[in-house]
Amino acid sequence: MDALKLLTTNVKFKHKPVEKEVEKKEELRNELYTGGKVKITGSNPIDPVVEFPDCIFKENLDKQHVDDCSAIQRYSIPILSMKRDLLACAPTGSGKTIAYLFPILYSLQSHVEGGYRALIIAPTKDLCEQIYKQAKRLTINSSVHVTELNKSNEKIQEKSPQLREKYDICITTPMRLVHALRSGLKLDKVEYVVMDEADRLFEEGFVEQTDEILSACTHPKVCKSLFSATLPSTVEELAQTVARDPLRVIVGTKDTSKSIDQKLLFVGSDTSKVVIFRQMIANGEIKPRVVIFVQDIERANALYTELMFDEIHAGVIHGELPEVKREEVLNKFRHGDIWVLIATDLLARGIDFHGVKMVINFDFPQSVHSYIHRIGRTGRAGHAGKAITFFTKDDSEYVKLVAGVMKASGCEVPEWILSLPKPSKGMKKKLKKSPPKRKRITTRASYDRHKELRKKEHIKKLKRDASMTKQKEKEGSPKND
Ligand SMILES: Nc1ncnc2c1ncn2[C@@H]1O[C@H](COP(=O)(O)OP(=O)(O)OP(=O)(O)O)[C@@H](O)[C@H]1O
Repeated sequence: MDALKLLTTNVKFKHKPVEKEVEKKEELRNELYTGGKVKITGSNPIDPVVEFPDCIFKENLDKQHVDDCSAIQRYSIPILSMKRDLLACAPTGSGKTIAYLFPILYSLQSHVEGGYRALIIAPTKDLCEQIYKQAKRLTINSSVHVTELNKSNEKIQEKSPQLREKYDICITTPMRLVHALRSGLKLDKVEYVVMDEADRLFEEGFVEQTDEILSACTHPKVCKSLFSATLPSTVEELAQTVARDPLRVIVGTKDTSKSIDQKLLFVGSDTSKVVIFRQMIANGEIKPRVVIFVQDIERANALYTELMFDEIHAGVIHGELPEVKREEVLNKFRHGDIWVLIATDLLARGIDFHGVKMVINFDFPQSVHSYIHRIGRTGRAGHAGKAITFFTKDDSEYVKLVAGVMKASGCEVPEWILSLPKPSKGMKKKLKKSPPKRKRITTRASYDRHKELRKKEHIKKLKRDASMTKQKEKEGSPKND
């Protein structure tokens, strides 16, 4: 039987008994809407709402079949509507996008000419695009106008600054916004600033830009909010310095993923990974759609080349693909034309796909937070998901990091892994900075690879010789005047 058939029929996938599945579904639904436990701290905390308040934006949510408020939405709606600063940490897939979009729209109500009144910053273009689409769906039949500031419309808005007056909400990346600021954009009318994937925005590489943006938001009553599934204490400390008397809302237990069945799999060495993955397909253990994370672009392309001919409808996405191509791949995955999507960490944060059954960490993640965001591409909006993390001998000193998240999320972890030592702060820093060197992804023998390389070089040489001969003939031929 070929791999395609195996994936579709999924013959050996072990189903849990039906009652257990129903129970689990109910539990996940409850988790999404009640949050298990929600902790709110800060001065004069605000009571949560029980439902979305009536308005045009609620009608638009109804059309998307979003009827009940998720736990984070119950808190963020009154807090942001009352313009209190907010640090919000809630699990991946728990509806944080609507948690900030809805109260901002509810508060802005209708269009006012004069410049951006709300700013939403996210670390990647792909995520901005997704937030923009959600905002567009929410504002149907309302007069609030939303723009996604990107490479193509930035120039247009720069040439005709009056265009900016037409929009109430701007969604963009820090880099794009800083660029626009330096060419004259004013943010003095901004009443709301949302930092989505906030911990990323306060990391090296982004923090200076974030700072520049926040300094440009000079409205005396600007309300700042930070949202993420992970808020390390160092980031919280930094955030507290930019926020004004904020409320802090933590949904569930920090750094856990209750909706995801997580497993660690020892694979020996990097060279065994492809073979093991193929075995898992043959055993019916892989249920599409699947996202596979690798540590860099080269490995993403190499794995794609390996799986391309396996008839498993694989696709690849990373930062070197042009924007249009990335959009095309994401759409194909969303529409089911791609079943196995190979990705770098570019895709780890925020991207929302329906029906991703499994995440495979083909390469071990470089931090606990990267792990949480990666596996969070499955088990979203009250659905169950599965995550498998491959680890080799070289990763073993970091395995405890993932094991900790698994244990706190209620997953089974072998005793021997729990008894491993915790990596030191220095080791964690080192891993975050540079991933381990890995053996190249290929199942072809090195003899075959060398043979192919020699053949390619030979063809190149023949082509070069032919073009030189042609050139000489041209130079030698009499001029035609
Ligand atoms: N109240 C709700 N009820 C049901 N589904 C919802 C609700 N709110 C949002 N959703 C859906 O849940 C999915 C996940 O939402 P969203 O992308 O905002 O999650 P998130 O918390 O931002 O995740 P991440 O941390 O990965 O960015 C989306 O498809 C969204 O439409």
